[in-house]
Amino acid sequence: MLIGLTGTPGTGKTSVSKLLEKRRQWKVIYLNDLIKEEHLYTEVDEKRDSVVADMELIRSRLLELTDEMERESASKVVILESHLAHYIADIIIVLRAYPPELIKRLEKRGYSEEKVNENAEAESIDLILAEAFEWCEKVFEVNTTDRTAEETAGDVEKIIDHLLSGKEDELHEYSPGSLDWIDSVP
Ligand SMILES: Nc1ncnc2c1ncn2[C@@H]1O[C@H](COP(=O)(O)OP(=O)(O)O)[C@@H](O)[C@H]1O
Repeated sequence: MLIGLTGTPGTGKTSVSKLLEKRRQWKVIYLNDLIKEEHLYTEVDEKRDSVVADMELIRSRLLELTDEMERESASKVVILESHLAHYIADIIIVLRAYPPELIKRLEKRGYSEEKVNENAEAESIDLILAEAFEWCEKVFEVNTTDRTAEETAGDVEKIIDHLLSGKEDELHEYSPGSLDWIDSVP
């Protein structure tokens, strides 16, 4: 089962994925790293210090990779970790963080003021959640605000375990759309 873990940078996708790899030996594809390692991009955007992902190339590469990993993985769970994951996976978990808290996390990471504000603004207007609704069949939302990475990993683990055991209808607490942070960024 391929499950996407998406969210604005700084919401905790990497931290949670690493914890779940350790805790449950679930396979994780760190898509942003894969894109750079295997040149799955069309051009480099020097100004924004990023690359322009080639989604067609990524989709075909992931088909091979996820088949391989699902065969190898006893649990059959493969987590696709990236802020692009919702363009690929049909089942998506969107991590959220209250923008003022997200700003603190991104400042700690050394992001420029422009990049911090850009991401905080995207988070305040639910940008990734809206894209997830457009692209994905099943969308779950996890609020990471005022929680530890361990607690958030527990939330993600609970969602995946419920999906594996067919108890998706018991996941009301992760139904998307309850957060309204539109006024949280000046
Ligand atoms: N509830 C939480 N869930 C996940 N990360 C959290 C949480 N609270 C604080 N953090 C911190 O926020 C940062 C998230 O960074 P990272 O995992 O790289 O996010 P992303 O991969 O989404 O960019 C980490 O330093 C992590 O320790």
